[in-house]
Amino acid sequence: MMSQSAPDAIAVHGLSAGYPGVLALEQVDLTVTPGRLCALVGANGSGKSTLFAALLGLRAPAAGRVRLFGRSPQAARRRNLVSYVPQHDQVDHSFPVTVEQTVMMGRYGHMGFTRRPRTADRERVGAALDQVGLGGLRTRTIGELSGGQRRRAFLARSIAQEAPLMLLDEPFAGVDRASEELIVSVLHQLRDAGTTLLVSTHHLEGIPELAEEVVLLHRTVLASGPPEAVLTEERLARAFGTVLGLGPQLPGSEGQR
Ligand SMILES: Nc1ncnc2c1ncn2[C@@H]1O[C@H](COP(=O)(O)OP(=O)(O)OP(=O)(O)O)[C@@H](O)[C@H]1O
Repeated sequence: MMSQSAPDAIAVHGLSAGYPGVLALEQVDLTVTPGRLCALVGANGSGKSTLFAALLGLRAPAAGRVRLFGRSPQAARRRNLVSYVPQHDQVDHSFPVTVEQTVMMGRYGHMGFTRRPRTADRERVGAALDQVGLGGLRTRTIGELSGGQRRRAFLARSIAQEAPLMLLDEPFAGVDRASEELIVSVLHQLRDAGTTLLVSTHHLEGIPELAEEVVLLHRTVLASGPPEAVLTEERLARAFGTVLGLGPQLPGSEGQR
């Protein structure tokens, strides 16, 4: 925000957005500077997925403005500035597409209209699969993976896309501890290589280890900043609508819609 020459990776001002009869987001202000890993936290229905949709230009603002690297979401997507790992993948798991083919989809924006992979595309896909620990499963079909492996495959697809901003909706939902540790370490590697990441999560205990910044969402931004400043009992009580200790599971932590 300070510098004219280096725009924020994410700059959201006064954003309101929703659905007929539902104002899911109201007056949201959010900035993420390039190279940061920011966690997005909020109860079920607090507007996280709607915010991702607005950032991707898939849901038009009722009010306010969204800019990614100084550009509209549509322009940012056209220029491959942003990739997205959805909470629920839309792939038909009975369709016999392999892990490698799925990850190759992340390269489509680099290939031109023929969509014919070149050596560089194959190398990027192989490296992304190795990075998420799926190098040995590249010829399996997506339907033959476990839920946690499948989430890693979709992370690899996003890595292969090589966009400077990655949005991840609940990457830890339904994954075991080992997969979570692997995903955290991959996200740190991406951040250390200069990628900006916005990661929604219900796993509050993991946030200090995951991210240097956290945004607490409850239709609007309740607080943002370093985890230890944001994740106070009082603020969490406001965000989650209850008084809670930081137990292993929190109300609304099942990741269901
Ligand atoms: N397609 C839709 N039509 C109408 N209302 C919707 C739609 N999608 C979401 N909503 C409503 O918008 C609000 C925000 O939902 P959203 O999915 O953005 O929350 P979320 O924080 O992602 O929740 P979760 O943690 O459960 O994924 C909720 O009140 C929800 O019921």
